Amino acid sequence: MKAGVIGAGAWGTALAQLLASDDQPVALWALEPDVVDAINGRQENPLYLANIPLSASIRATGAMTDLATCDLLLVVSPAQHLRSVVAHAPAGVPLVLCSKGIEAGTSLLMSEVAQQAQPTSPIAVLSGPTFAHEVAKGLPTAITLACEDRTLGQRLAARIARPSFRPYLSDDVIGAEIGGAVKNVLAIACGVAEGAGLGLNARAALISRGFAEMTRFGLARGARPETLGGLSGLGDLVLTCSSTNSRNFSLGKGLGEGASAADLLANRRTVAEGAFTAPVLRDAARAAGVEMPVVEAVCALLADAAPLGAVIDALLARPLRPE
Ligand SMILES: NC(=O)c1ccc[n+]([C@@H]2O[C@H](COP(=O)([O-])OP(=O)(O)OC[C@H]3O[C@@H](n4cnc5c(N)ncnc54)[C@H](O)[C@@H]3O)[C@@H](O)[C@H]2O)c1
Ligand SMILES: O=P(O)(O)OC[C@H](O)CO
Repeated sequence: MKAGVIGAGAWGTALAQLLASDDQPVALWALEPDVVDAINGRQENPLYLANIPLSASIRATGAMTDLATCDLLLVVSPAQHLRSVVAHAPAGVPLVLCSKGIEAGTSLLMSEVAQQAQPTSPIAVLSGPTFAHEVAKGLPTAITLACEDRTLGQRLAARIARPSFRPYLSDDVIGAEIGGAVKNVLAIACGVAEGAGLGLNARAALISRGFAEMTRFGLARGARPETLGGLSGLGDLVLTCSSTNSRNFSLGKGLGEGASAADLLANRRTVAEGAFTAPVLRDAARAAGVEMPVVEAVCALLADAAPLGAVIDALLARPLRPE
């Protein structure tokens, strides 16, 4: 029984380390040959998960065919690349999707993209408040594991759980995905508030009103309220909106300090998913008739379409309404 992980960024590497914590073999597919060499030669991934000594039972590879003997595949690429990596994965093996986002051009959630790319592979989603460095260090973490097939979900949960890593089962795949995708955009908004010195009241208001937006959009897409209020929704929203450890929050902080989105996004190695999700989410929400003013504001800032002061004033000047 060998688990495979597709994508050796921070989160894929941390998940490989988690699965290898009992010395089980783990195959880790990496895009960059340098990353393959560093993991196999020195048991480290300085490019994406620095200062974490990795287990010797992780074997990195640049060849997707090396995953053919795996009985479980965790997919951990950036959301916009999930379709292409899943298309090259071995067919028929359960896929646990760990990427957070909505596909540009199609507005599809990751489970919908994966089903198109690998129609014979069973699908689950793993999403929640999980900074990669903390999981790699074995710090306590709880997460949602969503799978429509409850028997498979239980099998996957048992396989992934560790003493400090606790999956909670759900059958609401769409709800788990929407929470993870939307919170990244809201984290940018909270980072803006931090960078612009708007204070902690403003942050709490953004988290709370942002959660209302997440809930409206989620319900319109068939998510269940308890999923949105759980680890993969509210839990991840609170984590990501509270710390510069979040790439999305940090991106927003830069915007709030006055940097342009184009400068902040140029030549990035690591992914801030909210920047890609925001315009797709805005368009999907408009098409569904769902109001998402905080998401709209983030889109305006990401497009460098309006000055920060004007965007904040417009949010505050919205008509008064019942909560
Ligand atoms: N880092 C975290 O703490 C964390 C936690 C939970 C979920 N996630 C999610 O996991 C996903 C991956 O994020 P990460 O933090 O591991 O990445 P990262 O920012 O650490 O690294 C970027 C990744 O993108 C890959 N990449 C770049 N171009 C590519 C291409 N053309 N095709 C395929 N892959 C390409 C790189 O190889 C690398 O693995 C994201 O959707 C993110 O939201 C991250
Ligand atoms: O660094 P971020 O903003 O991509 O957040 C990482 C994880 O999604 C937190 O759960």
